[in-house]
Amino acid sequence: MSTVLEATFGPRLTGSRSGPFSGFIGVPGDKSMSHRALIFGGLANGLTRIRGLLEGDDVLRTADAVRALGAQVERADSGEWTVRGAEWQAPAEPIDCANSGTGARLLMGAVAGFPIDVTFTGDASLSGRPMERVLGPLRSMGARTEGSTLPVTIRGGRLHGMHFVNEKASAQVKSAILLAGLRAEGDVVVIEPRLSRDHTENMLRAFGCDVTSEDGVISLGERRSLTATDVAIPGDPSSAAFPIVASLIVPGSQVTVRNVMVNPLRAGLFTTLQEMGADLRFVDERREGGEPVADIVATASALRGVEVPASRAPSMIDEYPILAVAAAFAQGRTVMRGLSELRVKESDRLAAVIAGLQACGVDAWDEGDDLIVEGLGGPPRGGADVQAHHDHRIAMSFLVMGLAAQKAVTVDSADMIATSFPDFTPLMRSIGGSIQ
Ligand SMILES: O=C(O)C1=C[C@@H](OP(=O)(O)O)[C@@H](O)[C@H](O)C1
Ligand SMILES: C=C(OP(=O)(O)O)C(=O)O
Repeated sequence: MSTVLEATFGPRLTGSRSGPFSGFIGVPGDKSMSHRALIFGGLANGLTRIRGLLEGDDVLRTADAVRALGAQVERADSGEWTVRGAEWQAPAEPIDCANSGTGARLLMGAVAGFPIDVTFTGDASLSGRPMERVLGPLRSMGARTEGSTLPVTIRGGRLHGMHFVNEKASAQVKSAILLAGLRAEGDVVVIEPRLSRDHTENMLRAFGCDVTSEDGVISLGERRSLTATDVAIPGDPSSAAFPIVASLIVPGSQVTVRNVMVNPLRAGLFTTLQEMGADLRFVDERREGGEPVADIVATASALRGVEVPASRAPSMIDEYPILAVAAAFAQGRTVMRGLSELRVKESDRLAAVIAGLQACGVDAWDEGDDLIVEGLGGPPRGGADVQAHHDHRIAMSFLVMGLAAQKAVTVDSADMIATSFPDFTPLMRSIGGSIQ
């Protein structure tokens, strides 16, 4: 990671017992929607205006990629981004998606329908993540591909339709197929036994594309061209999760996180926390950018262990590390089922969470794809040096652990927090958190 980011975030950060937390905060724009707004804008006819774009490293890489593919992408001093779409051209250099699985996989789908060759690269973490889940379907649609992990080259061209069953409930795979399908001939249908986040479908409709979605069957219709539109991106629930859990586990806290996207296909963590006894209130529920939005008031609560069914995993896949921290403070055992996908994120998150919890004095283990955490009914010992494996969500989760545990917790690699939540440290400090 660059020395600039290390200077800003420090490779090592320590969270120390603090609070009670209080205040009214907003979190940056949703990462999933931010990638999509840039990519769809880059494909659309006309000028797309984006408010609330997440300016995290992952999304900035997608902005660079869309620009390198021929669209005009600009940021005004007001913070508004504009994208003027274009017929995509082969970029002069490989596209470097750095740490971002979403950027890489969605862009692979989007380029596949153009008669161009595009090579994708990434950092060490992304280069170890599986790409065949996207490349296989793209080949079935007629694209040619080289490599099964990065670097990967897509040789795009004339595509045909396909029916695909999304067994892994991966929104990235679904989105890659739908994006390739925009320029394919014939039916493009994705069948989802378990629903994955639907921002692609929602936003494609906002760009004027025909997409139907019924009982887990998503189909592109006749009209597949995109027309520029204005997109307002609400706050990212995956980022809101950190101040919310911090407020629940530190006695006397109450924090309001404003303007959080609460799409039910992203809200599994909130449902689970409520089942654990969390006092979470959703205030002023409304719609923004085509998505449901609310202000969330989190008040410190005595939590109890629960069983989280595998069927809920797609709606909270990025939130298990912070849920595992909450579970450590809860009374009794929490069992989280069906987490095989956690092994192929920015790190093996199942292994990283278990090692971090154990280092903090919490009993935690895996049984097959299930994660079990033995809650202590109060603050764990902490006092550990936790390896974050350059994974932003592991780093933020264990810093929250440090804010509430008996002794401080240090994470060894906090640099990657910049990929999804560049304001994490100042925001946590603004509600009373001690992070050095
Ligand atoms: O489509 C998206 O924006 C995302 C989908 C999820 O990945 P999978 O599609 O691999 O489940 C999630 O983990 C990622 O952070 C964002
Ligand atoms: C898994 C994540 O992102 P991506 O797949 O885009 O790298 C994440 O943000 O937790």
